[in-house]
Amino acid sequence: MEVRDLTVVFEGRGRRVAAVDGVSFTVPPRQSFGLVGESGSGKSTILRAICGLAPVTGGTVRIDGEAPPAGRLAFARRVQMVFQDPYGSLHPRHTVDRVLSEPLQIHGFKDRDARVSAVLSDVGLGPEFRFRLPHQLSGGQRQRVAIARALVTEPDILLLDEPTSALDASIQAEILNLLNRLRREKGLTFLMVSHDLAVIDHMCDRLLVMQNGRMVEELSRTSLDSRAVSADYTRALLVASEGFRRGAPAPEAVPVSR
Ligand SMILES: Nc1ncnc2c1ncn2[C@@H]1O[C@H](COP(=O)(O)OP(=O)(O)OP(=O)(O)O)[C@@H](O)[C@H]1O
Repeated sequence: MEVRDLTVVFEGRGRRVAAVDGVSFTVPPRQSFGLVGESGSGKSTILRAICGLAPVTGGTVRIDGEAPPAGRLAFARRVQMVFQDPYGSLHPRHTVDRVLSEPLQIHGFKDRDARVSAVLSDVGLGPEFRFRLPHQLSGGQRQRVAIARALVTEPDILLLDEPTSALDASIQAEILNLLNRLRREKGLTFLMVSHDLAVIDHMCDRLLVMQNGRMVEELSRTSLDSRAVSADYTRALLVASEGFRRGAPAPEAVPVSR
């Protein structure tokens, strides 16, 4: 996935917000790339622009060298998104079976029954979950269903928008480990948003630090672990990211520059 000079501007009611301002990065196949930064830095808007939920005001998004096609159905099968809130992202009156069968129907898959069983098993849910409604599931189980919904059409790329931040800490680790296992087993490419450097460190090979819609710096996980960062803002994020305990001693706190 290649994102070049991506700009997203929201306009309305006399306001103009440059939510994303000239952002570029490349994610090679089967790698995991993180977008990190404080609230409002434009992370979610990048994911939304890639899958057509936010307007691309400038720049390009290319997958395997091609721009997303106008019809988007084939693109939508290959690039799936998992949202932050497993409570809001599932229809309250749709069973798990319906949630997982509908994308298969839309994309013309034939052996729907077998695919629904297989994907439930992939995300660690037994057949007893198949005809439950969302309110009959825990938060972690709901997020497993949301991940199954993203996987059921066999995409190559998952766009993960804070997939564990609405969950309890113990469940967060379970879901992150599940995602890592699925990426390995299915050869998936991840683009993952988090405000938490510890999560990005656990999940991603490389990361882009964002502030106010702009790129601050791109780093490898190794540079992050050894605190080989060049921007003051990244150092401030390291200090602010509680639970980030790996690597060298925490760098000196610096104010977040704006
Ligand atoms: N549909 C929209 N209309 C107008 N402004 C928007 C819209 N979506 C996002 N914004 C603005 O764009 C900026 C970036 O928002 P975005 O949600 O991408 O940030 P974020 O880094 O993902 O934050 P968070 O971690 O809180 O989700 C914010 O100033 C936000 O208010």
